[in-house]
Amino acid sequence: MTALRTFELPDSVSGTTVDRILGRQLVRTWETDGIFQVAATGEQDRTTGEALAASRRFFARSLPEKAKFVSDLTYSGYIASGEEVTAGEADYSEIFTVCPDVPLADTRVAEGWPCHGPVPWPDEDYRAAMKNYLHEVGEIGEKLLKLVALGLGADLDQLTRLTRNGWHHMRVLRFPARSATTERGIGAHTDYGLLVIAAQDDVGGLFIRPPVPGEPRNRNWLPEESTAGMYQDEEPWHFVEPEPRVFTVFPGDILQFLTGGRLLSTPHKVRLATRERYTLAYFHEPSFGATVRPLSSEDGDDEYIHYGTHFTNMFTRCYPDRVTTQRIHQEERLVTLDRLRARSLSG
Ligand SMILES: O=C(O)CCC(=O)C(=O)O
Ligand SMILES: [Fe+2]
Repeated sequence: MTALRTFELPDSVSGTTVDRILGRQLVRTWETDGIFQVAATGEQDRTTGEALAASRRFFARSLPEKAKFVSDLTYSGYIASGEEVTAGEADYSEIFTVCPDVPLADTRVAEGWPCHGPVPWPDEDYRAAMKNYLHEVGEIGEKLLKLVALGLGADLDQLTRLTRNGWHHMRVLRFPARSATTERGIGAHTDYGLLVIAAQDDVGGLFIRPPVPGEPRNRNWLPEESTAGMYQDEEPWHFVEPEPRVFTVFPGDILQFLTGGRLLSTPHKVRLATRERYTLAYFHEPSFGATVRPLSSEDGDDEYIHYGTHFTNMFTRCYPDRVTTQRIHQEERLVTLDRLRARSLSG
């Protein structure tokens, strides 16, 4: 792979021949490169700039001040550098996670659904900048899912019917400059959902692993097949050169599962640079209660992923000591999750 391919998205996707051709190109590019870029519109570029600026202002605050923005109901909020662990090793990214902002009065919060609660926003400006950004990338996500469905030979809405009320979330990241002791930003991993749509500043540090013919890949949704740390120090890794006015897009675990491994969840890792780095990693996801089955599944196949269970498993694994994880265990919220899953399977 040399330079990444960049695609322009149409204003709307309705299943025309042109849409189908574009969808096939997107799928083929993922099959060979594991990633492509989408050109940002003027509005998307402006919104990205505002979200990155709000992020810089927030991360510039003192550590004790930032550390207040944590919740024991939701994984939304602040994660200090060194707090997150990938494959047993600390990551040096500093993060503000934005999960769906579910008000306390919502029945799902009252019923103790794991991971549900209000985002502990640092302030109104930050909230507005992130909500605007989430709206823009959310629209890109929906268009891409329709195009990819067409590209895979499925119906236009076969993927987007999973994302009604999608559990979309985002990691707003800052990476410190590298030090004499470490270059580790984030260890090799895959992300959990359908699409990873990311924007980065001009510093650089992201590497992705393209598909390698014949190379075994784990199924990250299975407890015994974590992708964390896999192939960390083995080539090939492709440096994602920062480019202005683009989003980078690759598949997450759920798309690998849905396509029976035709599309692979793209492994990636971050190396610290000589300067600090700011990025926005957005995850376009099924709804929390969705039961996902392979596109080719036939009656009688019982393979499925309950997305809310997958999300909760991944976050409790990533943050074993966080107050959110402690509360899930103390209040036996996994039992509530079992009930939800059973209900979703019988319904
Ligand atoms: O900073 C980046 O470019 C990627 C971050 C990432 O992989 C993540 O937050 O999951
Ligand atoms: Fe990631």
